[in-house]
Amino acid sequence: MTLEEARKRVNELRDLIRYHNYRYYVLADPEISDAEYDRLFRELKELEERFPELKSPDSPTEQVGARPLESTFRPIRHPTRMYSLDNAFSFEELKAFEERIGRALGREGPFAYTVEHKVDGLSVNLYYEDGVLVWGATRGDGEVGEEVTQNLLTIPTIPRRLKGVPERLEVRGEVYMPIEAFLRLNEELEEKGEKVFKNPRNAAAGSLRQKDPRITAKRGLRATFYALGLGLEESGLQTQYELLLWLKEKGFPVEHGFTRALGAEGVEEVYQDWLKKRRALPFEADGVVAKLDDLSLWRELGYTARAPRFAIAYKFPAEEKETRLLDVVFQVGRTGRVTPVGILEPVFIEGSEVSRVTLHNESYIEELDIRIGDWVLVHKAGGVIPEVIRVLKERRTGEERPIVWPETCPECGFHLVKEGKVHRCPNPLCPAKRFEAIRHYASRKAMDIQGLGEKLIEKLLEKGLVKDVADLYRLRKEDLLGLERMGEKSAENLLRQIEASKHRGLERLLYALGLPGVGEVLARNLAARFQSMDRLLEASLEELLQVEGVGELTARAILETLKDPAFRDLVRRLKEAGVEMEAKEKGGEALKGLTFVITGELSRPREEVKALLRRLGAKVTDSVSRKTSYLVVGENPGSKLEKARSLGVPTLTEEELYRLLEARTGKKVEELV
Ligand SMILES: NC(=O)c1ccc[n+]([C@@H]2O[C@H](COP(=O)([O-])OP(=O)(O)OC[C@H]3O[C@@H](n4cnc5c(N)ncnc54)[C@H](O)[C@@H]3O)[C@@H](O)[C@H]2O)c1
Ligand SMILES: [Zn+2]
Repeated sequence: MTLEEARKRVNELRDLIRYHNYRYYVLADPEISDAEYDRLFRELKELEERFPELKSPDSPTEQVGARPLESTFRPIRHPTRMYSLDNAFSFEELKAFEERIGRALGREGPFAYTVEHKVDGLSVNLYYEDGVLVWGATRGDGEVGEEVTQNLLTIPTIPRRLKGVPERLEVRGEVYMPIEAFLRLNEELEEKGEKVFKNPRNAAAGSLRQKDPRITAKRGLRATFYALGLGLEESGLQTQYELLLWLKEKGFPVEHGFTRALGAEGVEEVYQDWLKKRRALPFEADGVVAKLDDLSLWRELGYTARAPRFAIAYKFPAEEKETRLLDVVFQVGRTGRVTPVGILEPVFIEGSEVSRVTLHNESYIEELDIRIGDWVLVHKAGGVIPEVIRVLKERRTGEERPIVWPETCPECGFHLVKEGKVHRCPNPLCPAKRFEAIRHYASRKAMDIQGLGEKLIEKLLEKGLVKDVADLYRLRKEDLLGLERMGEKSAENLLRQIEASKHRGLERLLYALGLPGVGEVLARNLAARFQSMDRLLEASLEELLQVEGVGELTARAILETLKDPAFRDLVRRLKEAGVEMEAKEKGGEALKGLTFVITGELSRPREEVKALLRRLGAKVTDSVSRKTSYLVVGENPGSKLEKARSLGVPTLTEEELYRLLEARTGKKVEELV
């Protein structure tokens, strides 16, 4: 490549990257995948290395994010600069990073690191003066961000006041949307026929940058913190590991997981381990971040224009494959909503075959402009959910066919109704609704009726043996033996499973019944708040809105279902069949509003007591402050006791604590744990 050719490509790349930065950072609506973006970025970086004369301070490789748009929010200058991170995509690159450090420090590795999850959200900066939160802002271009204090304050775990911290303090972290909240939000948007978010990061960015904080509040955002700006020197902290513990102690949520590792090899081990466990995380992580543990080395190494030299983001693989959309089938869900599902020519992505992909709703199809026969680029969002990134329009032949919505329900033939962009089967007895309802009810996280698979459900419906989930409890062995391939043993097994499902508790039942918008977490919150089905059936809109995670839309939809005579009848029949309608986790929110700290040894494991207090709605923290309601004092208490005394925080012995619990819940501690 000649210099001239390189110059041309460099300019092209810079233009492209600036455009995608704008879509991503400013509009929170990217057109290409992160992996594609990373490839462009990398190509540019490599060209600039090869042709240093093309380097320029206004290249995206020398910049952080993008300068925010004027007029939406108040611009705010960060007292100290915020940075991005350099990436590594392989163990080799990780080793190269460690060698670079070694050279810069004139010292041999291996070095000690703190390794953290790289949470895929957006970074924010909180500014405190004399321990009082003054403002919070997005990173923006690292120098100037957007002030989003009111929106940040809708995240309940962000502390407003701090004790014992440097006079001027910047605390940095990530605002993110948990995967469950993300799926729920998209489901709501799908239901309304609106545009869905492509991934949790964009959903988080879109939600934090709402003009109306009340909307932000309903989106279930969370935050986790990992760095200090101003105040780092004064804090006297020596290592990143200590820093994270310090943040925790000061009351900041540190939810992203962290551990220590030695050398690139050690980091690699953590990386491989976390990669395996990635799916179990409640948030989307796009890699791990390794930071030199020793903060004094940070000062020696410093920063490039874009990123610190002492840290690296080691990204998880993000495979993308090209394949074809062979067909679109239409599925009717439990609510009667028709969802288009793309049938793909099967491809192997990150360890499993992908052959189906949701196309959400009409808005989504219009926006993607996807047609049957199209070549598409597919990946797994967060390593889990198959998703079309883009249609490869340049490969169209003219043979592609537009997707046509059916006029009638593919399951029952009823004429579909269209509400805005949503197609719905209005037939209350539509078998799809029944099939889906039973399948969901029996699924593992719901009532966990093993052996009641899809085939069997179909047969039971076909033979008219069940019409809804309550009928499951009326099945007799004779009924089952009449079905093909059902032996004595499996029939008995199934009946035993069905019997066992009666005792899963209200939490699982609420999830199993598929109340609108109610996933596992909401089901648990509802059960904790109302304790019994009877109480829930009487709930008012206001009461529902008080439940954590319930927004206006969900509350109204739940209420409508609760009042629905068909739903009430179903509940009545389940109850008659002996299905438990009480919460397993007893006590509800008996301790809501109280904050506990524990010191010394208790007769029960401390973790058990903490978990119990939390379940009852209390907060349990590690350090005593004026906000502490009670310090629980066990054997051999530590310095927290003196602190409590000096602040006038009341103390409880273990016994007194249990008496308080009994008074508030009407139950003895043995019944509660
Ligand atoms: N698809 C697109 O069009 C598009 C456009 C622009 C950027 N992007 C994506 O964004 C990336 C660049 O964005 P970026 O500059 O915001 O940086 P980044 O996401 O690559 O990494 C830096 C950021 O990681 C975050 N982070 C999460 N956990 C952290 C932890 N434990 N410690 C420290 N930091 C942590 C911080 O917010 C930090 O600013 C690209 O690599 C690409 O993946 C995509
Ligand atoms: Zn139908």
